[in-house]
Amino acid sequence: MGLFDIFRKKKTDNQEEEGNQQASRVSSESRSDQTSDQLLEEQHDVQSELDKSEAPVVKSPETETETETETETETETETETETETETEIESEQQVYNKGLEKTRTGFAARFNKFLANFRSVDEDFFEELEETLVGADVGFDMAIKISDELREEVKLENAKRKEDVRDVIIKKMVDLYEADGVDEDATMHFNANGTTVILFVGVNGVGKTTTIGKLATKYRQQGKSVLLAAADTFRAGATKQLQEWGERAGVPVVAGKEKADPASVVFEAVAKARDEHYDILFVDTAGRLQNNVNLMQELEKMKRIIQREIPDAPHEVLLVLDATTGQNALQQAKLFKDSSDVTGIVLTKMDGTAKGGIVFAIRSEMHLPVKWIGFGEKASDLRVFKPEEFIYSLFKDLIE
Ligand SMILES: Nc1nc2c(ncn2[C@@H]2O[C@H](COP(=O)(O)OP(=O)(O)OP(=O)(O)O)[C@@H](O)[C@H]2O)c(=O)[nH]1
Repeated sequence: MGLFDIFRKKKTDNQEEEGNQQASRVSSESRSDQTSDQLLEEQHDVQSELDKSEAPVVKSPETETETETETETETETETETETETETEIESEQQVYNKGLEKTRTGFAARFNKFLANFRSVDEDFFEELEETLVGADVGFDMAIKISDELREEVKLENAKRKEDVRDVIIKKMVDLYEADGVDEDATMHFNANGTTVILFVGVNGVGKTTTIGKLATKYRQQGKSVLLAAADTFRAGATKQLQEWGERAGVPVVAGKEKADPASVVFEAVAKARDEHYDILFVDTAGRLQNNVNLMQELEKMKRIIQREIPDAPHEVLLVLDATTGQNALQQAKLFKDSSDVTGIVLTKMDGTAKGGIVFAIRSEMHLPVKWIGFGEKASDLRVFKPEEFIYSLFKDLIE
């Protein structure tokens, strides 16, 4: 099943479920005005409707703790699921829906504005479409690719209604996104015979230290032994920030003095991790400016030191990007990809941006897998990136 078909299925399932819930609500609201005979009759009707859907209503543990507004809770928590796995997916979907609220609203607003001007599929149409897509941060390349492919699209030529135009565009976006990602490996790589070393790179303030804190908490909770290296000796306070996360997560931190050579901290940490058989070592690096050659060389030096102690390390070089910076993030990705063998992306602060289209741009222009996505500042706000949940959350209000 393609990504767009999965989207459609999720959409249909949720609509059916909302319909059933409305039926239940109508039933309970009108109850007081009815005779017991009428009540029995109606309960029977509602029950037959529910029976048709076959699946039992299951509440996952996570869904019960999540409350936004009363309406959202009602529509999202009481979900029909067939298996336990689907329950998990559903609750993950809720996290995505909440985290991507700003992005979804922003996307919908742009699209609706574009569609409001729709008269016919002509040159102006394609120009406006490209502007809309670039404005939503999907990246210039992706915008042109979508527009070019749509020129060939017979379905679009025949489309008369705004809704048909919208559906064809979104399907094309999802199809291209899926096609660009066929060879992508978004899994985390671990060392089968010893310590896994994961290096975090990225410019100032993107969320490297916070992400390490969140991941340390996550892996610690899974029973792994974790060590942190505070190799960001550049920013005053970075070590302290990492130590606070370390304390909260219950994991030790190797730190040097302020302005110490980051390489010496890395050396000490790798040796300790290897000798004391830690499962994972996370290395926090300074928020370096991407055009500062010396800082890039410093990163290279760190990698050499790590490799001297553990030859196939680092097992991951995760580039942390702040989603709120849009196309700037893409520029950073290009520079870091060229100079530091990035293996994956952590996209932070998705909760704070209306331009989540950056996910499309990263895949289409960088061919780097997004491995984690940040929806907030708490440890539990870092999630494994799931394209299906992402796509659904982004477009769920746009397609009927
Ligand atoms: N809303 C939100 N805030 C985040 C997220 N991730 C990180 N932050 C916040 O972003 C700010 C910067 O995060 P840091 O972890 O200090 O960034 P850094 O990359 O380590 O910064 P330097 O040490 O200067 O290089 C902090 O206030 C974090 O709480 C996220 O997913 N959502």
